[in-house]
Amino acid sequence: MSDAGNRRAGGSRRRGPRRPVRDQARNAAFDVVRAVGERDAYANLLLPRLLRDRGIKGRDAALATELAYGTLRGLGTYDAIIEMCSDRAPDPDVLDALRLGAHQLLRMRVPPHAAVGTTVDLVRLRIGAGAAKFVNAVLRKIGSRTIEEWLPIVAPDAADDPVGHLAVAHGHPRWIVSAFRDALGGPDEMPALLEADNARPLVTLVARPGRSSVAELEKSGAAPGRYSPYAAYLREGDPGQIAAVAETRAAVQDEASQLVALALTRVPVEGDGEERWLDLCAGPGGKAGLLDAIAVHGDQAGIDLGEPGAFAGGARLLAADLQHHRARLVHQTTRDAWVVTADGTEPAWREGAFDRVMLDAPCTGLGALRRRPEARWRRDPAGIGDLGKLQRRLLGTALDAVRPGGVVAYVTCSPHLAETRVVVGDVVTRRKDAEQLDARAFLPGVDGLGEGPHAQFWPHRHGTDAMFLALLRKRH
Ligand SMILES: C[S@@+](CC[C@H](N)C(=O)[O-])C[C@H]1O[C@@H](n2cnc3c(N)ncnc32)[C@H](O)[C@@H]1O
Repeated sequence: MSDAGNRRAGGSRRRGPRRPVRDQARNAAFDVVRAVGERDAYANLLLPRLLRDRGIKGRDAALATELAYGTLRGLGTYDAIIEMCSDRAPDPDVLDALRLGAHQLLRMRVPPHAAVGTTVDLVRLRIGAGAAKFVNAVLRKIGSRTIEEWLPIVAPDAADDPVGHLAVAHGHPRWIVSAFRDALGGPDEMPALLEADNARPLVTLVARPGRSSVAELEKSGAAPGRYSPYAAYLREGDPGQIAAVAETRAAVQDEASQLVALALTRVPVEGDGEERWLDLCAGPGGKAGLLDAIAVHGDQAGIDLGEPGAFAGGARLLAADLQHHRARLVHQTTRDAWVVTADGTEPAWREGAFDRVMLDAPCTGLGALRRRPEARWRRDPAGIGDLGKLQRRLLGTALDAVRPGGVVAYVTCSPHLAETRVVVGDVVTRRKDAEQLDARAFLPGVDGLGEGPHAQFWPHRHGTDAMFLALLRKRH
């Protein structure tokens, strides 16, 4: 007899405890959060694989993604609330389940009974009955208040400790909040910046000139970008399914990343156009892919728009990276560039051999935290000193590589002053053969880049990564 038939037959069966339900999406999210904590896994690499292997699709896949990424972003805030609601420190697996439950209760529209019930079921199945009881009690306390009610309780007072307040309220480590505030020059825009840093970025494509066009990408459902003439926004769908992307005529690339490469090509440089370009730290090849296309085919949008300095084509790019596997990725994404595995601090090329040099320096990546939900908790301020030394050395060899009259772009995907203005300032002061240009002049139509001469992009102002650009001309 079916369960329903059994119930209709008079309920002679004794009612036992409800059997826990295995929820695919929540189990997948739990596994991802656990793997990040246990073995430093990358959520954005692990989750898609796990969804594919387990056949999780559609709404379940979207739920698993929001659960895993949202929980990882908000760890700092959730841990402070969990600590306040627990009488003991939970084991790591129990803590991860509590974080998942807290995210559903406080930041998703999951009804409280479902958020608590599904998390308790998950813990009962995956950890044990004792832990499930504990999780049930803690989650009920967490769910007794909204996030707006919790924040004044767990976060330091904004007047006494503004940085600590922002860190807890917006789920960022304190040192990163401090670094962002220093780079922004004040506190006013901090909530907007941190909110933007917590949002999933739009997928932005680049149509590599001479190889694809924004019009072609529009036919695949993308909309033209706001700033870069080669950008298109893809609101839904898998970019890998777009023919131009699969054929490396187009690619996924943040708009600021496109613009800093484009700016380097737009600085007027004397000569007959038969230029040599160098991308000193090219892997995995985002900027090299665009530079390679402009070098060969020209800045077609710039020429059409009559932009002064729009490059007409006829250059050749050498793309280098220290790591062989990253150089191979550059090779796969470029068509006409020479690609080498080389240490940029020990140049294998003549001094003054190039007209333009892109130095997209190794950095903390603080400007791209929205792309990797757990990244903010992994970064360590202790590494900035060593990175700074490497950045200065590489900027020195970039300046050596460019001929007098030529130009170097110094780029970081970080707004941290110790990696941006301080590095450039030190090198320009030490070297009498370099002068800084106003980078903003080569980013027409983009406001809010700061007071110059460098340009700083921001997620909340431009919808891009927080990328930094300085342009240096080698003196004659
Ligand atoms: C920020 S990434 C470059 C991103 C790349 N330009 C793009 O747009 O896809 C920095 C790169 O510098 C490389 N790198 C680190 N030290 C280097 C060195 N001494 N010489 C050359 N490349 C180096 C790293 O392997 C890494 O691929």
